[in-house]
Amino acid sequence: MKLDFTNVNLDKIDSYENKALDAFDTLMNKSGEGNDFLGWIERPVDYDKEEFDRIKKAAKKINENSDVLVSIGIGGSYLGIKAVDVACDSYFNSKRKVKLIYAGNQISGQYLSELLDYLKDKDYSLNVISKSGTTTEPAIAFRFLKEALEEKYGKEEAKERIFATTDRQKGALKDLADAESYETFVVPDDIGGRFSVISAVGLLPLAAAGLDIDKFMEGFKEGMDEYTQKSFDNPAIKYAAVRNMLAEDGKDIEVLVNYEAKLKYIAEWWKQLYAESEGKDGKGIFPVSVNNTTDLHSVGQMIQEGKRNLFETVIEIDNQESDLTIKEDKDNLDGLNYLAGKTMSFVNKQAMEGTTIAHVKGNVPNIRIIMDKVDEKEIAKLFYFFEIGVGVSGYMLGVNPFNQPGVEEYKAQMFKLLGKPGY
Ligand SMILES: O=P(O)(O)OC[C@H]1O[C@](O)(CO)[C@@H](O)[C@@H]1O
Repeated sequence: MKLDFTNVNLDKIDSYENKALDAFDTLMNKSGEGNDFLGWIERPVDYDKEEFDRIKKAAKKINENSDVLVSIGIGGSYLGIKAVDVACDSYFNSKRKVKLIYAGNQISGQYLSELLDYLKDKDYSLNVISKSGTTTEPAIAFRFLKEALEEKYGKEEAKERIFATTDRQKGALKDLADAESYETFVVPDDIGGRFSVISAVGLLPLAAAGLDIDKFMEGFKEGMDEYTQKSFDNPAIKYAAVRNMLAEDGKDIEVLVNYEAKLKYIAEWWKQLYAESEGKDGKGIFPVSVNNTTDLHSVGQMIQEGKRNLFETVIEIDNQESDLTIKEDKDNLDGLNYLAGKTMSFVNKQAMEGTTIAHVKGNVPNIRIIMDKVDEKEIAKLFYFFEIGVGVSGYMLGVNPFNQPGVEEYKAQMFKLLGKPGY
């Protein structure tokens, strides 16, 4: 993976070097706020191998008895899974035996009732994922799905089809799982939700869907080898420094851009990572995302000519799994013969280059992240890059990047309205 900058004025970047390297030290020496949530740093080499094997066995069992695995969770207990799932699947011709379907990531009664209907004639299992075990959205979804599963298979077989990923020892979900003797997997104490895709949170559903979790772990390991080097040439540190420099210059919205639709949920994962890590104490760069070229025909206007308070980070993919070459047409009524012999990925690349030139003309600084290809390994590496990046960036900003106290406020107000005891 490479990092590139266009129209980022790097004249002042040297003055951010020491601050970035100090923030990196704070992260790696575990001397900053939130240092009890840094288990993800060494996780690529320091993980429970026995649990890893158990994950593979559970995935095999799900493959033997299910066509669908309903992955129930929200935030960090949802987005990383969905990101890798979508990015690594075929758009139309999925070869997977087990389809991942998500629930508990919102509170739509229509969604859940339609899902319950859909599942009636499917063989399925449930993976309920909640670090706290008390999050309302997955708890409600699980209550309905558990009941439906028990009705379909009987209480005893249902127990064999429910997998709970939660805290090692406490919380409502842990208590329920113990009471019902579900197989449980652990969200480690020292890994926050938005960093947890490397744990059983991500590994079990991804393995069940047939993704290669060994390759996924290898990618994290490669990320660890590369992005934990103390050097201003370390792209993760450089990225953190450039973002902070741009933010201090009034560019406090970062737009993550992709040109491949299957990366959409990578951006959703990234948004949680950066928003929950940095958005506090009245600070932070607001993370948004666009999927191009689709969104060039909607918010492209705003990026080109709206308020000049944003910068872009573009994910470029060098190699595609499949492609098409545009053919000569004898009538050429659509006027596209000038593209004959060109591949669609070439056209897409020119769209990306042209957009960069246009946006740079419009004074939108442009960071480019160049990935070789999209697979389990490369995505894990990208995740690790962004995780180190956010740790360094958050400490540079002067916040604790590893808590999310603000999320409680909506919950408290909602509980009050719902009449939850104690609110
Ligand atoms: O896994 P849990 O505890 O249900 O939490 C889900 C998500 O909710 C939050 O705590 C707040 O949104 C996130 O940090 C977390 O990823």
